[in-house]
Amino acid sequence: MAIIEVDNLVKRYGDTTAVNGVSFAVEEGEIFGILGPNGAGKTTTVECVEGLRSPDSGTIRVGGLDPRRDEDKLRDLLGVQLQESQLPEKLQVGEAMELFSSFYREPADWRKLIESLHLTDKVGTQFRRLSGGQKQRLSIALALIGNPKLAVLDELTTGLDPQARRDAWDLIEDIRARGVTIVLVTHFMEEAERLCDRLAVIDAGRVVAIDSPAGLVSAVDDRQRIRFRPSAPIDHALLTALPEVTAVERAGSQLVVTGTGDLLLAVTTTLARNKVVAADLRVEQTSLDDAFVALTGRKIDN
Ligand SMILES: Nc1ncnc2c1ncn2[C@@H]1O[C@H](COP(=O)(O)OP(=O)(O)OP(=O)(O)O)[C@@H](O)[C@H]1O
Repeated sequence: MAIIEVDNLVKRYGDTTAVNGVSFAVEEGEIFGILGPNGAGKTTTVECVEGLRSPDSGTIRVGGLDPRRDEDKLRDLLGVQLQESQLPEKLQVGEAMELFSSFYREPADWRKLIESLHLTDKVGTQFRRLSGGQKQRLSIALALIGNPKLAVLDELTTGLDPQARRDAWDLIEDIRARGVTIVLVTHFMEEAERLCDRLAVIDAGRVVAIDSPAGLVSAVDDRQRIRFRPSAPIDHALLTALPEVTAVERAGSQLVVTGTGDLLLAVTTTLARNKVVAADLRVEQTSLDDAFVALTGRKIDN
């Protein structure tokens, strides 16, 4: 069942059309990614879903509610991660948790939440003294304090070092395991590929594709590339004659063979028959990066 339904959403700021007819549905229990370059309209879209902005046109339903009209009820359903600048510098972790608990009718046990986010020893620490990763974990704790069914996490891992980013990914998987549906706004391919069940690729205010990461990749291109150093010269025609092979190119001492299907088996069998050994052999699959370039015509700039 869809917990979020966005239909033909349009949002303008003056002359800028930030969101230009976006539609998607998020199913209960999934991690749904919104992936796109800077300025694509991701934040504006989720701010409309959160009821923080009024759409110019289109409809949004979150758990059957209209986010602008049913703001109070929405608060019980939806956990929103705060931006860093929204917390007072001198507020302590424990104080922030108390304060945010008071906003909800049935808050979660914040001490348990803090413990599961490895922040128990920071309860008496002021916000300004936390590391980047700790600040992010606190903002997640605050998003979960109302026991939401749905959490929106916007650019959660931007600015984190690689280890802290990986920790945040584990955390997101834990949250999902508790049954919380997650909308994850990101411009990191690796993050989208690793975490999201499905994702909407947004570019210039429009959805250009919605699918699983693997589905996006295979819809764009099911080609594979094999790279290796042949132990002896091989007639390229032997390889191009194979139905699996679409191209053979030389790159220095290496051969790069492109093709589809059981490419690896076909190529290695032919090489073996001709007594050629393939050294340093690597199979390169199309990545989500490649799919993104094919969909939007450019690379995402991280
Ligand atoms: N409050 C605002 N007033 C005017 N223009 C805005 C405002 N917020 C966003 N925009 C513009 O709307 C477009 C979409 O911005 P938005 O922040 O939704 O994109 P985004 O995909 O979230 O980008 P980023 O990854 O950089 O946060 C951009 O051109 C941006 O400059």
